[in-house]
Amino acid sequence: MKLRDAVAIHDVVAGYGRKRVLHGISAGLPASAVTAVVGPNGSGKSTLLGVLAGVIRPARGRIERDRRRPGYVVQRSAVPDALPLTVRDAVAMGRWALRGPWRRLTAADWAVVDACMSRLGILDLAGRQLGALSGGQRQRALVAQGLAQEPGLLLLDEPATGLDVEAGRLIGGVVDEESAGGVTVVHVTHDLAAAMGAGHCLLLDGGRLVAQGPPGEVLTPEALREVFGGPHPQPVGRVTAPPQATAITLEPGR
Ligand SMILES: Nc1ncnc2c1ncn2[C@@H]1O[C@H](COP(=O)(O)OP(=O)(O)OP(=O)(O)O)[C@@H](O)[C@H]1O
Repeated sequence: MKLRDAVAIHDVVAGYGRKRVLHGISAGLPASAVTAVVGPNGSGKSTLLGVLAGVIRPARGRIERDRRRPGYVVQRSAVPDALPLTVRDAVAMGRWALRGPWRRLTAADWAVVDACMSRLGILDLAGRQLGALSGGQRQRALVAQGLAQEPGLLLLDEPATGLDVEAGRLIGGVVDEESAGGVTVVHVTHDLAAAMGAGHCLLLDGGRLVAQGPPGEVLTPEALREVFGGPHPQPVGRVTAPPQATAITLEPGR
């Protein structure tokens, strides 16, 4: 592992049962930076995140990282509607992950929970049932849960997909604050502008790593054409891009 990498992925082959999805991925994730993981639907981004989180065991290869449990924010569609939890309880689960399920949370833990809800703008929803929230509100609660764990490695699976512009900005700001505070963040996204604003980028296609490096070098028009096909990814909606970024997003359905 290079000194500057917080995580090294060594020749990882992984999938579901007999189905292989990742076919020998090797990559490094720089410490205290945001790595954007980009690729078409079904290219294996969520599977790679699951391997990094330790919930999918590779059939071959290994992940080199510290032993602390990463914060893992799944896509909101992966959370059952009927889960009988308030928003505050859901966010507090991030503290249980840190403390262990049988320890009582302290006043300091609850202060972290409230601070995380406040950062995501959901303090006023604290007593509501998670399943009764809108998709965007629920997504914010899941991100707050990941933050409450105060992880060294934060894994986010499309945290801003389907959010309005303001909520998307809020989550983008939180991601940047976390990495500025020393957290290594891995961010699966279909938003090319967000990916261009990351410090590092992995481009996947068909379960293989096509390229890795600075986003400006990885997400070239040629590479995007090659991976996504068609003439060029089409602009969808309005996005605010960093000055050097290409102001385009990919349609989630592509
Ligand atoms: N639980 C599962 N069981 C079996 N196959 C799965 C499972 N989850 C994903 N797959 C398959 O693995 C492949 C990669 O899926 P994955 O979700 O990792 O892709 P992705 O790049 O994150 O896609 P998307 O952009 O649509 O979220 C797909 O063919 C998918 O159908």
